[in-house]
Amino acid sequence: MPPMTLQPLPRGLIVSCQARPDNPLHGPAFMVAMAHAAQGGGAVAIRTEGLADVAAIHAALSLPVIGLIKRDGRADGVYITPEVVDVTALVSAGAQWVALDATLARPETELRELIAAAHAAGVGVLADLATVEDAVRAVDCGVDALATTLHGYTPGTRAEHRGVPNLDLLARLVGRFPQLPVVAEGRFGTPQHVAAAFGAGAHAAVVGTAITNPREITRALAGAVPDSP
Ligand SMILES: CC(=O)N[C@H](C=O)[C@@H](O)[C@H](O)[C@H](O)COP(=O)(O)O
Repeated sequence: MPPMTLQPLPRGLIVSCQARPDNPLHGPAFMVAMAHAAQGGGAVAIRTEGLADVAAIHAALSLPVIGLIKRDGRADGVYITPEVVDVTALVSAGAQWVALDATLARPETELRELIAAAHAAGVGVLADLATVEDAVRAVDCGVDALATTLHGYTPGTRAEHRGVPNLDLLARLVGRFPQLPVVAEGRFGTPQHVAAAFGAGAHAAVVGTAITNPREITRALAGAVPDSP
């Protein structure tokens, strides 16, 4: 069972401030600035990746931080907060919640260990999911909130990636698990998307690329420029 001291997951817009090493905005200085901008715009929490960015944003802002660590290279394809040591390190860095891959790709015993480690450290687990079946097991294992993050990014759902939010999955999670906060995440990029998420019963919506990734925003806009005749 989660401890009584678990921080509630804030209700509202959560901004994902993440930049991989190949991104010109990689590093805590840029991510703290992004987080400040997000706070100024009304974000209720920040989702961020890596110990340096978690620690810097936690130190600079009053908003709660949902932390994760991305590490590639596992045979099962699990890359969002793969190991128990990642959970404990994120908590030490200041994360109030940890986000982790809770899809069926991850072995159940491992998922249970990660959840136990988070709860022992007093933080909640946001389960990044791709399907309702993922969620059924994740809830049975004791996660504290559900997110649609990984729909379109797993082998079983990659073919369903449409470049738009999956409101159907969101609504099905809300209907099936009324006892848990359900977070809309993944390709929510306009006010209309966010309104639709809350219309479908979301507790919170996480927006990343559309706010904090100028290279991708530029790519999309540049792609709309017609070729010269
Ligand atoms: C699939 C995956 O690895 N998602 C990551 C999860 O932390 C991030 O790269 C996304 O930016 C985040 O989920 C927000 O989504 P979007 O950037 O579409 O608003």
